[in-house]
Amino acid sequence: MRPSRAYAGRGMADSIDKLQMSITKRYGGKVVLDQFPLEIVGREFVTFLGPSGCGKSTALGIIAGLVPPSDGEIHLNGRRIDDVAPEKRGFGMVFQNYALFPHLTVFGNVAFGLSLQKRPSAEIEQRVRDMLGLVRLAGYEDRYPGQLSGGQQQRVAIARALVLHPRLMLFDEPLSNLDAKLRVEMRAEIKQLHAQLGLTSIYVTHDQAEALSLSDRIVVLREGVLMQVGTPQEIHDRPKNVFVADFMGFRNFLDVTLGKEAGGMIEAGFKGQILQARARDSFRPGEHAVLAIRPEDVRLGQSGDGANVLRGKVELVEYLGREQEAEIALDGGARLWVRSHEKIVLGEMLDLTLPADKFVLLRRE
Ligand SMILES: Nc1ncnc2c1ncn2[C@@H]1O[C@H](COP(=O)(O)OP(=O)(O)OP(=O)(O)O)[C@@H](O)[C@H]1O
Repeated sequence: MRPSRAYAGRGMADSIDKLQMSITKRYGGKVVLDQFPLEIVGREFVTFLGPSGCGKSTALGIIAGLVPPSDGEIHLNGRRIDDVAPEKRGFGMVFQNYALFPHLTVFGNVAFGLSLQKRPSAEIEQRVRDMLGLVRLAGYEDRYPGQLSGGQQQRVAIARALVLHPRLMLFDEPLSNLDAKLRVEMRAEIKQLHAQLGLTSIYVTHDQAEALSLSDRIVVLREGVLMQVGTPQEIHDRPKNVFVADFMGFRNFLDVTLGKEAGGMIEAGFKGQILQARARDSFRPGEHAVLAIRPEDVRLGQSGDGANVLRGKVELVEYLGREQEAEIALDGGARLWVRSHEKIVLGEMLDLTLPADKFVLLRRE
């Protein structure tokens, strides 16, 4: 891909080769990041994903140099940087609340860092205008932040960071204050800028759809502990534990006792029935485990050879537009969520098929 004009003369962004770290953060006696390990290579888009309070903003703040780590080190291209001042790290940062200077125009906000660097005014003029063109704000130079929508303010904040050719871009929930439609549009713009400018980006979010759509790799955190690192597809299809599965939209968790294994399949006893699931290494017969399955993977009716069929009564129907999601009270007492394009009627009895290859076999926690 050709470098954008906004980066003309410098080629692509001064991207990093590798960022490595292992950091611990304590507030008082409380550990909020526990030896959080991470390795990022140049041009990667990595997302920190997790619920509120899991430590993702703290991790980003430590990388930025805004929060001192309690223990551990950060290395950039083999050089230690956790003792380097934030402004000397050459990172760009975009925050949830935009953090623009209200008394400066759009031009003034984007030009601010270049002015501090005492770049020649003709260069500043050119770089700011090119960058505003890139974030689709050409013509807004003389407006003040208070005269812009939230989405436009966030574009200014992104331009302000990018104009300095950051080695690493850090995004802290940048779309959280925007409405749903704008979030989807802006996440596409961020992804495009990342690719177009050859950036290396770390992005913090609690929104799994955002993480899936943006990332090369997703880092899932829970209470300061790393739960799983993987590509969006790995995290979505093969969560490693109940926490990640739950966070990624698996809504059904069946407590089972594993039985015998044959031909790559393992038997799973559930409420007096035997289900079949794809076997996984390190699970043994007799072990208590969890079978997770997404509502959209549960099928209405009996299909195939009649295996893995559960029966129950529709207790609740949620209308989702094209589909419905229904909660089914199973004969054995458990509950199951199913999502379907077909009409589901409250109170009716249904057979549900749980395809063996859609189960994810997990340890009970
Ligand atoms: N300055 C501070 N002093 C004490 N505790 C703090 C401080 N900053 C953060 N914490 C605690 O550290 C933990 C992690 O906070 P952090 O803001 O990193 O989480 P987060 O995952 O980014 O959450 P959110 O999405 O709500 O911002 C939380 O329990 C929080 O209360």
